Amino acid sequence: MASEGLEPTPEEERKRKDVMEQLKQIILEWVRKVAWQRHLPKEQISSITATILAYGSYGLGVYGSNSDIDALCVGPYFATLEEDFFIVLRSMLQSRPEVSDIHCVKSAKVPLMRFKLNGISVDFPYAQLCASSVPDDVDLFSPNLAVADETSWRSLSGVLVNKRILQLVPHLKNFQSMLRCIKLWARRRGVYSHVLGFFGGIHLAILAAYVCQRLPNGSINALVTFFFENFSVWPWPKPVILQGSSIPFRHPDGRSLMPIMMPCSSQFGWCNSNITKSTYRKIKDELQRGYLITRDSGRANFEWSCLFEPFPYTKMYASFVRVFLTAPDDDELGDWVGWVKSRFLSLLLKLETMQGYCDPNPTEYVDHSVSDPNVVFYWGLSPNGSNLTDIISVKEGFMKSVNKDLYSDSRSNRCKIELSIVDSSQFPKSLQLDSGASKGSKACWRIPDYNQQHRRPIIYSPYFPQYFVRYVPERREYDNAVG
Ligand SMILES: Nc1ncnc2c1ncn2[C@@H]1O[C@H](COP(=O)(O)OP(=O)(O)OP(=O)(O)O)[C@@H](O)[C@H]1O
Ligand SMILES: [Mg+2]
Ligand SMILES: [Mg+2]
Repeated sequence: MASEGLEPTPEEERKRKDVMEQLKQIILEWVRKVAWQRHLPKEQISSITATILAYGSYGLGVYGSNSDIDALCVGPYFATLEEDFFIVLRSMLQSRPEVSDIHCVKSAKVPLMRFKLNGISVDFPYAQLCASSVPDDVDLFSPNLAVADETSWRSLSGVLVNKRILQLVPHLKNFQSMLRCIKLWARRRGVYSHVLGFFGGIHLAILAAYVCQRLPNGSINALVTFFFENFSVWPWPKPVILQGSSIPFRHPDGRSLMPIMMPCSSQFGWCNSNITKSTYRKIKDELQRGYLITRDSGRANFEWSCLFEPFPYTKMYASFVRVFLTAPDDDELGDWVGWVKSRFLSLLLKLETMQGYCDPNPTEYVDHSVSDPNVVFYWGLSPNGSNLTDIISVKEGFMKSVNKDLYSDSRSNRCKIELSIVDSSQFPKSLQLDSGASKGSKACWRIPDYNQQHRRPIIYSPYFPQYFVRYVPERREYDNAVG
């Protein structure tokens, strides 16, 4: 775990604590300013507080050195989301030199601000309580908790679910270490990405907590081994439910291929998931592979490293869908990639219908032979699928869906998307190697760092790039040929 950099250094920990502390000061200043603007009595204003609560991987204590911070801002009845949070607080943040790259994501189910504070990426949603002040030790599980609206409930759910998971696991340190390992496995094997139909952090956290409950005294090795033993034969769609969860009124919707239950009140029910037929198959295959490897984990000379070997995409697939995105600067590229990714599921479903199978590699690559800031995706296609002509029609449909709701016309002029098919038989033979094998060649492809949140899988960088390096010119010609 140490050699993979899975645990943050004391310096990184301190940096994050400082960020939380600074944020706390900013929102105290903010809530008092809003109280003043609302003409609340002067003698009350100085005692009014709002608070921030960590959730996500930071709240669970499983963040890595490049992880973002997920922090919920909880404010009183007079501080609104639309005006006070997205306008007043945003402009306060904007005026501070330590804050950069602020984006407001207003239309999401959980609306939030995303920014960097001292270089660390922060996801910052808001929940409004029907209270005149919100103390740091606010009891979110209190039956008397009055929440302003449905959006605030949704925003609170991340914190509630996290707190409940932490209450339900028998041995916190083991749970954290084991979850770090499982997340590394999922990233390396290409099954960690909620938007692309794989697991998200919350799904893996609940699966890990389930295993910890079954083996309360298990070592980390035993827990990881049991994870694969258990979930490789799990009779999906039987739902995964933690012991001690409050059972929801609703059953899983029947469409969910791998239902995982939130361990909280029935209100939150089931973990959202985008798992499709293809991603279901890939996840099952990877769990099975994990089981076959780890069943020998008791042997003296057992090597854990093979569990975490990167998925060998070029060995596995005959051709790839290549999605190439460019923008004039890094900031706009971050937004552009986020926008296109929010449309990816429809592309995946179409490809799946036509090809039978598609494996959307979540890793984002950068083509350094292109001068504009860019991100490239390569999705594996099944060799038995339909021919390429059919896929070109998919391209047209996807372009329409990307351009349709584009919220700014000028953006479609500045930001570009290319979709093409790359046939792996056209890769130079010498480069058709297992992803870890060709060490030392010059890496022209690497993971982008336009947004710290996407920087996490930097661990992939030594592995994937090489066989695309010298392929660039051939691929261009090929792209032109297939349009
Ligand atoms: N599909 C989902 N359903 C329910 N809650 C979700 C979902 N996706 C995210 N969340 C909430 O948002 C939190 C933060 O999500 P995020 O994607 O940042 O994952 P994370 O657990 O922090 O892992 P990472 O280390 O990758 O950031 C989750 O812990 C969860 O509470
Ligand atoms: Mg996170
Ligand atoms: Mg986040």
